Amino acid sequence: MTQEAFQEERRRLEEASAEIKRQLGGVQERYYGDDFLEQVLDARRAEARERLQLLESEPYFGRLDWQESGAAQTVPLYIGKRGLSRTETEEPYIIDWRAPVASLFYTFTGGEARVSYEAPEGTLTGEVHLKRNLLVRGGALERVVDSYARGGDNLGLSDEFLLYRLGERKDNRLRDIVSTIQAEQDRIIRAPREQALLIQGAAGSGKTTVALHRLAFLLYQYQDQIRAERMIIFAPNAMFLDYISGVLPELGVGDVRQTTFADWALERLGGEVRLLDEREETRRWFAVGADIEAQTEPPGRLKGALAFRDWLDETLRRYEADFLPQLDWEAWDGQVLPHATIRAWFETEYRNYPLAPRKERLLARMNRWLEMALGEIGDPKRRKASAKTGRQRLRAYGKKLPATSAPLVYAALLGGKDASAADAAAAAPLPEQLARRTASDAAKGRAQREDLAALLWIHTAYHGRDAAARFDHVVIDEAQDSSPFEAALLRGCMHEPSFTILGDLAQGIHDYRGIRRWEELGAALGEGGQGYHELRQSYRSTLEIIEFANRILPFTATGLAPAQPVFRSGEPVEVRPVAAAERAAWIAEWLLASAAGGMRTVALIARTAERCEALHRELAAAGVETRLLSEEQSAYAGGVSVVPAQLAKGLEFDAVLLPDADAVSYARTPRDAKLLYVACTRALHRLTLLHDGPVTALIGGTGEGEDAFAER
Ligand SMILES: Nc1ncnc2c1ncn2[C@@H]1O[C@H](COP(=O)(O)OP(=O)(O)OP(=O)(O)O)[C@@H](O)[C@H]1O
Repeated sequence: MTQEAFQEERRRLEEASAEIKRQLGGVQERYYGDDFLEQVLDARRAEARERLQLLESEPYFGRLDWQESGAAQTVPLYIGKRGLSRTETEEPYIIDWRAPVASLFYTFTGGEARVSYEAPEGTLTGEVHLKRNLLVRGGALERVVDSYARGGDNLGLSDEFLLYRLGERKDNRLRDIVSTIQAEQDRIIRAPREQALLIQGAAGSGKTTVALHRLAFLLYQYQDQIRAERMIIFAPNAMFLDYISGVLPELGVGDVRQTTFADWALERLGGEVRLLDEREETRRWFAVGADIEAQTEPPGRLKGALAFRDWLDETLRRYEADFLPQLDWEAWDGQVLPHATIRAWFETEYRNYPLAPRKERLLARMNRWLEMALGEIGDPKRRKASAKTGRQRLRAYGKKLPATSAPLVYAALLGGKDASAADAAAAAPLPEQLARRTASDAAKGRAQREDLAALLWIHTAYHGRDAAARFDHVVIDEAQDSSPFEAALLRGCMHEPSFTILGDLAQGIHDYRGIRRWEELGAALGEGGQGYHELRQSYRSTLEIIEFANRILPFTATGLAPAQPVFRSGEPVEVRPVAAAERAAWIAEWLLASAAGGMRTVALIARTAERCEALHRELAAAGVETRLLSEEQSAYAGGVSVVPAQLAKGLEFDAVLLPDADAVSYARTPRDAKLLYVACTRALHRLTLLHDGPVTALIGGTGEGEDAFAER
């Protein structure tokens, strides 16, 4: 980078800072009164203040010199996280990264003579003369990197800035990537809204990051059609949610709900259902040597299948058809409301209501009929006696009607005692014992996580949909853990399919309830546009770590292609035999060396929660302080963590050590391969594996490139 270019950018930055300061001065006024119009203006000023303050410390990150076809002039476009226009002329001064023209900054790779982008007025074509990355921090220019200069030597320049960003040490939060979004990521971020986008992405390919940027883009692009409050992100657990929580506010997006499917579903069920403690179950699934591969369709897969939903639909229809007792209702002797009338009210008049309000309306109507009949009795004594009997009998009639609360209906469908319900239960696509256990839990208002889709399906069918279950756009992250039934349920929460669904089958460690092929989710989303993308480039880890993890991939039996590293070379992966007795001392030293090497976030990732607890104790006894992460954790604080592989999924750390990479802890099975793959791909810069006894066969790879790691 020439000194001249740096000086030029410094001058431009001074000018930009002055402009921002000037505009900030104009929005300082605050209003605390009751006038509505003034309040609206005050809110606008607050919004502008927030935007300008952000721009003050980092006004832009890129410059693109653009000459539109037919135009005499080349215009330097400065691209930032927020847009800014000059107050007087309203001409754009800083371009929002989501604006159509900014897409050139991400898609232009240097080779093309003429390029084009889609603007609201149509396709615009032209030439790029310069593409420049600028790093401004705290208002000061730190770095200027040209990734393309027309007529210059552009070999290898495009990655320099990306590599610089990737090489930085991380703290405990996921960050935005607006300055280095890659072309394949940009295509997903800017893909049209009305479709279900399914994205299979290698570990570290930026899936979570891309999904969050896509939300910010959609809100900008379709601001008149969609609202942040009607967008939702589903992610696997509270700690992960905490980890990603900073990105959207950084991108200027508030009010998008980020939650787990379980929390959202339980809230919709309004306290009717309590979740059974899953810890025991989880421990069983992840126990060393657990033979889940043999069990082809575990309960979670059966209850998450579309076949189960279809059976529920069929059975719900029957439940509803048999809802009314086949009897006339006699309020008191001789005062009969014929069954045909009751039926007509229920099936014709109130037909447009879901079952629960329909039941309420029917009983209210019968009550009105009763009051009218009472009004016709002249003798007060007889009227009083009839009223008593009639009201009692109406209460009894109401009690005879079947339940409409989701868990009770679920229990009745799965464990029905009368003949037709028993037939239906027998036809359920669940083994009898499982159906009976589920029914008995549901009758007590208890459920497993895998029952939530069915419960919410019933709840929606019989109670209708509340406003918090209507969406303009849904993101499902780590979607390999979701079931087709869950996806179908969410599809029902919007008019047009508008999904961003991301995951990695190679990390499908919950495949006892999640999907095993993307087609399973595709089928659940039904008609309407669908797009499928694969992201293979991986940005998180060094070349050495990615190549090492790629050796595990074939053992996951997913048939996925290896991840492609960005050429960011670091230290070799270390695989080392260490006897149990020496482990704590060895790890203590490794931790010191990692801290000295500038690793800010460090994780010791063990196979199971029990192993983590034991390691945590072992290290504490040796005077080494670590933070034990468990299922209950809702915040990820950084520092040195001890974490089971299944909880580390989605997170990343500067340095990772696996204390138990032996052949027993990770056997040669797809499930163990997925766990090991998840654990290894969490590391950005340093990966170390310890084993006591023979090392796991899963890192043997395919026989090629055996020396890709250093066995010491
Ligand atoms: N274009 C990019 N520029 C800079 N950093 C990037 C880019 N894309 C991804 N990253 C970084 O790569 C890391 C991985 O991103 P992210 O966690 O979104 O990936 P993922 O595909 O969801 O990973 P996993 O499936 O392993 O959880 C993050 O540190 C992210 O900031």
